[in-house]
Amino acid sequence: MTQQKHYPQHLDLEPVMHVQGTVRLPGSKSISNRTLLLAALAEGETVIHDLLASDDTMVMLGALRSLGIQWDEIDERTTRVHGGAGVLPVHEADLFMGNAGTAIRPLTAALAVIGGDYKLHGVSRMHERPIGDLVDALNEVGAQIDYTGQKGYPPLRIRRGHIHADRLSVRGNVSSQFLTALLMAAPLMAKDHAVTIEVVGELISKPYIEITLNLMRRFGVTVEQDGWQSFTVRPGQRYQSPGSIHVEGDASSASYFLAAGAIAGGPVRVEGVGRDSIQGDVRFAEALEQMGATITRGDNWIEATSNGVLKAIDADFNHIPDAAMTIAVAALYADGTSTLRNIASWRVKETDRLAAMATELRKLGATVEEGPDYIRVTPPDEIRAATIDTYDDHRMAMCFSLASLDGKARRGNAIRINDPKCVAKTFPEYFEAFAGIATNELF
Ligand SMILES: O=C(O)C1=C[C@@H](OP(=O)(O)O)[C@@H](O)[C@H](O)C1
Ligand SMILES: C=C(OP(=O)(O)O)C(=O)O
Repeated sequence: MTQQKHYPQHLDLEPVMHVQGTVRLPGSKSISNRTLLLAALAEGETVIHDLLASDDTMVMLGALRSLGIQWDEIDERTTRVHGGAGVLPVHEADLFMGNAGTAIRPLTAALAVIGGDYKLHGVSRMHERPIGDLVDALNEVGAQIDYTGQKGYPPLRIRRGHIHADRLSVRGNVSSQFLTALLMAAPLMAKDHAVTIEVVGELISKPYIEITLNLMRRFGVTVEQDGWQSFTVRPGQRYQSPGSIHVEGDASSASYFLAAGAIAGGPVRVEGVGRDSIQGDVRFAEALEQMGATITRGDNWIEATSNGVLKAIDADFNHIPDAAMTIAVAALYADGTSTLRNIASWRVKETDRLAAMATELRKLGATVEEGPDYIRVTPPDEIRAATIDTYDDHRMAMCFSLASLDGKARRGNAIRINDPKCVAKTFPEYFEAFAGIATNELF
């Protein structure tokens, strides 16, 4: 599926004076992994068009195969999943989850509810990413999930429990993926009674819940929603294959190209997401508009053009935590200090993104204030040559490529991106696509 790419240990990006062009986006990670799991749980065969081919989808596909779910590639852009109708043929498995939150969290809930003997583990960072709120919610209704390492974190051992759930409650302030996981597993618990999931306290990253509800609906299950507090699945609903389903382009991946267009000329157009998108991260384009860029949108594309220097921004980015990283780097090109607020979840993602972002922006000459849940960036007069560490975080590698733009870095001052292969988590071809919009040679 993903071809093994041979990346160098680092990439040197020479200053790029102008960007222009069109980028066809890879499939959305969030939609791909939800679709794969729903297709596996559904009755019937699902043909998936434009599934993302990356590390995160490989771990989901690998896990499904280990669980006895059959899938095959019809061609390079088409994958067919033979649904198990709520049954997983293999009852004992050891599953490697890499660093994919969209794989381990939904699978934990589904496996705990279906029952069996499963081990779930990942890369070392995965073992530092919290999962306790989800495990607590499931164990409270009779699941049997144990920690085999540190309490509250993977690795996990899931054994067959005795689940009886008409009400579950889950905290939503660390990750929305816990609620997503319970929602997707809820129809498996709602065989002869309704299941209500209550969110305790604040819920972050809300637009991702909308993606979950939208895809569940396409697989035949409707969820009754009472604001963001409570979600009910009525009994007797089963996942049914929609036949075929198309995966939109990834709106978070779109952010790098749109920001490039907003910083360094443009127009840069991304194809695969537009007005009709179900992904919250399309709202990244609104933040660029606030910063003064011109944005135009079609049903399935978005385009960004620069209007000179960007305006500084001060905004709440809780609804688009992933794309917000791109704003932090775009802030290098703004006319003053920008503040990104309400992004505490950055600390528990691929790395501590608040700390990593502050450290790397400072290397470029920016003045940065790192708060518990915010970051404040004052741009330098001139971007310094620097070697950027990426912390095995695809988004650190992708968003720091923008520091090579617009001649704000002196000619000859290369931006070195260490360990560029980490982009394979969601966008293995990222640097080729970035080179494709640069009007001078990149590397
Ligand atoms: O559900 C999803 O597809 C995602 C939810 C978000 O995580 P949090 O809910 O942990 O913020 C986001 O950062 C992640 O990349 C994908
Ligand atoms: C937070 C991210 O990933 P995950 O799905 O592993 O949570 C991300 O892609 O930025």
